[in-house]
Amino acid sequence: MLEIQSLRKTYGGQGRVVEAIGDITLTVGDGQFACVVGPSGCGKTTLLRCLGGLLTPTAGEVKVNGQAVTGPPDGVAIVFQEYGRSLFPWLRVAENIELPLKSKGIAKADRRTIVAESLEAVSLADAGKAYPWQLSGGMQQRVAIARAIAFQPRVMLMDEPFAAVDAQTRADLEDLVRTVWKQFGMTMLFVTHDIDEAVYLGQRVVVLSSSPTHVLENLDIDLPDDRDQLKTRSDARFVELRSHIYARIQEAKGAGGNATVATAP
Ligand SMILES: Nc1ncnc2c1ncn2[C@@H]1O[C@H](COP(=O)(O)OP(=O)(O)OP(=O)(O)O)[C@@H](O)[C@H]1O
Repeated sequence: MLEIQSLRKTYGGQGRVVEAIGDITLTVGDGQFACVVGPSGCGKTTLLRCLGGLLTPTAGEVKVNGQAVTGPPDGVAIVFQEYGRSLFPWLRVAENIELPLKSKGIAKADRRTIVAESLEAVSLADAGKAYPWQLSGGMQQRVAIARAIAFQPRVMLMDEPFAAVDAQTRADLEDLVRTVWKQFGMTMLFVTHDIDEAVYLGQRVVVLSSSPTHVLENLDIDLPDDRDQLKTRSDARFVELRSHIYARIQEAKGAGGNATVATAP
């Protein structure tokens, strides 16, 4: 479960103060799949980094599974957009996945089993011995997802994870994420700039305003649970939801100010 209460985040330094998040209050229930969209620069990544304990809020509180976040919380895995930088190129795929398990103190035999199961879950059972750079971009992102699954997180945070892959691979990875979410029952927060992707994936879509950022809308995605790239995307309700969100974001952009709230002389 994710609980965000009156979160504010301001970046400062070098004469420029940026109010990245004005005031966000939001809850994502246990096992829910929520997507976050909003105008560029509205603070989506900042929000996710505050949840992941990688940034300290300026004000407000963030809780993961009932615990206030003061550093990287237990049971949380993060998948970033830059798969190329998140995998260690000198380690084989299986070793990349195994590394965080070692630091968790899991015994060698168990580590082997978990690595094999996670690779299986992302349809890369044969790739364990390869180096990341021998794989395509989409495969590398699947390895990053396998590493996150292996950690057996209760919460998965994903920051535009498919922004750098081609459209066909992206569709496959979207379906993979829905499959692993269902299989492992984790709470999912997925940040994307792609409205269609958000509606396709989520049970809810949280629309953020432009700066000073707050929640503009927390929309229930009342589409059938079984999503299908062709059927779901051509469903009249899908089209209605995406148009609605698009209009809200356009509105937000129109009303939006500048994120910079103060500039020192
Ligand atoms: N380390 C930083 N120092 C100063 N300002 C920052 C820093 N990181 C982000 N910002 C600013 O905070 C605001 C929000 O940035 P953030 O990356 O969270 O937005 P975003 O919604 O994820 O953007 P995008 O959709 O373009 O990926 C932007 O104005 C950005 O320039």
